[in-house]
Amino acid sequence: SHGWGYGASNGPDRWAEDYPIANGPRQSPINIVSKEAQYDPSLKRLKLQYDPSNAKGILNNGHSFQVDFVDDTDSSTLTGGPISGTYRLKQFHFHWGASDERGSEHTVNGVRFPCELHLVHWNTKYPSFGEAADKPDGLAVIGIFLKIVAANPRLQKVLDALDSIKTKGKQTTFSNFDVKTLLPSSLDYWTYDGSLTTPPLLESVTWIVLREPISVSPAQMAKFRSLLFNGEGEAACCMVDNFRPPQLLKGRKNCTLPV
Ligand SMILES: NS(=O)(=O)c1ccc(S(=O)(=O)NCc2cccs2)s1
Ligand SMILES: [Zn+2]
Repeated sequence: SHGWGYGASNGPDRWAEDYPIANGPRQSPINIVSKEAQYDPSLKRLKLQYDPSNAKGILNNGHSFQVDFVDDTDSSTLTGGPISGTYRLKQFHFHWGASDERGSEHTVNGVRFPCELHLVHWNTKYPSFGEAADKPDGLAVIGIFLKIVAANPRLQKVLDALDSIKTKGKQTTFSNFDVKTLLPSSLDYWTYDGSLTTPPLLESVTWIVLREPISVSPAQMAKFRSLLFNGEGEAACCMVDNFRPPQLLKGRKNCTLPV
């Protein structure tokens, strides 16, 4: 297993060997200290519009699973909030723990959640996702915490698809999914300039972390943990603890609350 991962030999503490930016000035995730978050009246409210027909497929990429979207038009977009211009939804994915007391990447006042959802968008001022991915204003990721409360019926369609993508590289079609149904009732957020939380760790992400979690049940968390990091026919390795721990702020403004 020469590639990066989350194990003892290839995990977050060793990523800097191949990706020196891991020790850069705007790395993610971070711990959000709510009382230190500054109030920024210039921030607007988030405007999210998602077209269910843009959902394309679901893939086990060996680090997480992602739901990919058709992004050749402005039909699933993020505008407003801390960003200017229009960002298109490219994919969403999750990070989770081996048990309920860990799994999220961002933490709030040191509190870890069992899971965190990332909605990945790219700035349409660039011609493509690939062109946007390494620009300082190239990407915007919405982070949503999952909290163990009750079963979340909105997650079920995603979780039911996991049986067909158990191992690395497996993918299947995934159509007609309304991302809006995964959003909490409040779109209040914290925001800061950061990076991808996995290699290549590019410092191109405007992070928008929602304050209100969505719910998940222990049984639903077990579904996430039924995935495998390995490919078919390889030694089974449960896909769990696929999260990077919080990184140093390095002088960044702590998150700024919305209007
Ligand atoms: N956890 S996170 O939301 O910060 C993401 C990590 C990786 C993401 S990606 O799907 O955009 N691929 C990243 C790229 C690969 C090659 C060029 S960029 S998003
Ligand atoms: Zn992520």
